[in-house]
Amino acid sequence: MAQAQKVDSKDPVPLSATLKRLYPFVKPILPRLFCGFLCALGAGIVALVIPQVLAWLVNSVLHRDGVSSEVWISVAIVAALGFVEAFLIFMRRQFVLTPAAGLETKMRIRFYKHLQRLPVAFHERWGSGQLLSRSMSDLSLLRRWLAFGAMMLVVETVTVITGLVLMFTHSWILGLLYFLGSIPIAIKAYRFRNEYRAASRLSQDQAGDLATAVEESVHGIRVIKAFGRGPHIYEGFNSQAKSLQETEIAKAKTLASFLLTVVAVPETILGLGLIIGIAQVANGTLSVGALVAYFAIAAVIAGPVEGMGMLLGMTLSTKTALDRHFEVMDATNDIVSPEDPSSPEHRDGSVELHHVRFAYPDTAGTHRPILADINLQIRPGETMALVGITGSGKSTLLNLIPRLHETTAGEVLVHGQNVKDWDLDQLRTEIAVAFEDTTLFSTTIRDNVLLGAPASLTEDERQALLDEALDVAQAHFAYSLPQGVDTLIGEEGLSLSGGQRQRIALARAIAARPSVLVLDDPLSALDVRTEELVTEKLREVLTGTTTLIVAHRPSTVMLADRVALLRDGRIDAVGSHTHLLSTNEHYRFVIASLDDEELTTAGEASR
Ligand SMILES: Nc1ncnc2c1ncn2[C@@H]1O[C@H](COP(=O)(O)OP(=O)(O)OP(=O)(O)O)[C@@H](O)[C@H]1O
Repeated sequence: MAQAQKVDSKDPVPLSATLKRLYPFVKPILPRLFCGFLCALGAGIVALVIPQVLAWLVNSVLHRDGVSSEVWISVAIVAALGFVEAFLIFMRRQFVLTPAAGLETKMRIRFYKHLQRLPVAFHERWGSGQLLSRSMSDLSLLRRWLAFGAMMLVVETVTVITGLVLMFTHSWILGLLYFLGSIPIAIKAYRFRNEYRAASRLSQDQAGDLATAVEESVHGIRVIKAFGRGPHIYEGFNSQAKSLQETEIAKAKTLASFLLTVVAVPETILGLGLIIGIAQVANGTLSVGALVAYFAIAAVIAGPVEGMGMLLGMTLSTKTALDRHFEVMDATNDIVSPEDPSSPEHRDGSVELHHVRFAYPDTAGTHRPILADINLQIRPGETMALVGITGSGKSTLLNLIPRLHETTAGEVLVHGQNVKDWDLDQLRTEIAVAFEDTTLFSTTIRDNVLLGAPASLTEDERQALLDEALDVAQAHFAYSLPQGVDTLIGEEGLSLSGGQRQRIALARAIAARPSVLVLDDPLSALDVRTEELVTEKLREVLTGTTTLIVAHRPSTVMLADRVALLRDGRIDAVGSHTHLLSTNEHYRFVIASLDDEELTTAGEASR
């Protein structure tokens, strides 16, 4: 999982490289952004013209006791300019808001699609909060920067430069004085950039970790409450939240120190300018109007100068957000369809594993592979139980069949064809899986069960399939829920009991009408009577469907035609339950431990 770590102040990705990657997304909306930019620039220029009118008012009208009509005309011009400025600001928003929001949505959808494509191994490494914050807050920041930050940074830079030029036209000494003030600001800005970027990266990563913590504690609320671990979890959250707070404060301090320079230097220069300007007016080298205009310009550009500091901060945070976004987008998926996928010659329903080896990516090279050399043939239409001690790699082996993980070596064949040669979507349509930890979606029972149902079915066929799957899985309880099978089952199906969730997940696997069914201990949460009923029904539907079923209970083993015993990363023996019982000591040991587990579970349940 990606954890927030202190970041080197030297940026590994230059701003230009990040902007280059953003360019293809921005390109289609550039004309509208440009129009918005022109409006913003126009508003900035109009704001600068107002001091010119003031100078003219002081020099030409008030100075020579101008008639009141001229005063009124000047006032009308200032008011009209104010109106034009407001209108241009309004137009800027009109031009940029919609395309920026559109770009945010487009990038978010692309990000989501990419997450769906990334392999299970990626999701096992990354915290959900990190992905959540990258898809939500990071992209919102980008929208705000595009719609406001980026163009205002340019506009305010242009406004400040234009203001400086105008100052020079009124008095070159005062203009030069103001210009010299930009030197310490530039030096400070250089240092600020590195410090702020590092703090910004750390705070965005920490916010992602915090989101993961919230997600995990909400998800695991039952466990936390049951174990009375609320205060402990709270402590952990508290310390994470405090770390984020400290980073935010450090970030704000860095910005505040930069803004101090950005505000204090021009103000000091203005004080000096006042002394020099008054002296110039006294000796007649500067008009009163020019001095008024100088101060009015300084007042107008004081906002943009300060704003540039804030906008620089916003730009750096957005760059960090983009880097975080592209980090995920750069993650590659090596479990993909081949360029030229082939379909198997006969869909005979066989599943074979030849010399299959597998080690989890993070342990590869340093640990013994979980699966060392698996050889297994499951005949067409056969139900095979997979048995082994806990942690022996049964679930891992199942994941290799629909290519949720990739074999490190060896081959897995479905219908006689290597799974790597299949079109991935087609392969996963052929195979349905029910996992040990059932995952349901916060939608209706109907949608959950029919998740993998063939899309070509009519409404009546879908209903018939739903009824059949619920019947096989003994999930008739669904009909007596308030809205029957159209009842919303709450986030992750937590409004259902463990056994009910498991039956819905089993019904979902059955409704996918697969030719290969992979079941990871699908009956573990059922009581003995329900398991018996499900087993009976499963026997009927499993005829003709090749099934590999992980068994943790002797009753599940009874479902199978043959049993494969997994031991030390190899298939130790294959045969009927009775044959293995009489010939294999390790099998007797495993079955005895399964019996113990069952007795313990039954004992716990009856207590
Ligand atoms: N994502 C993973 N990354 C690294 N190691 C893993 C991962 N998932 C499982 N393992 C390890 O692989 C081994 C086999 O796990 P697996 O879940 O396949 O066993 P299992 O036989 O299904 O166990 P159980 O009967 O308890 O369900 C275990 O030692 C486990 O710690």
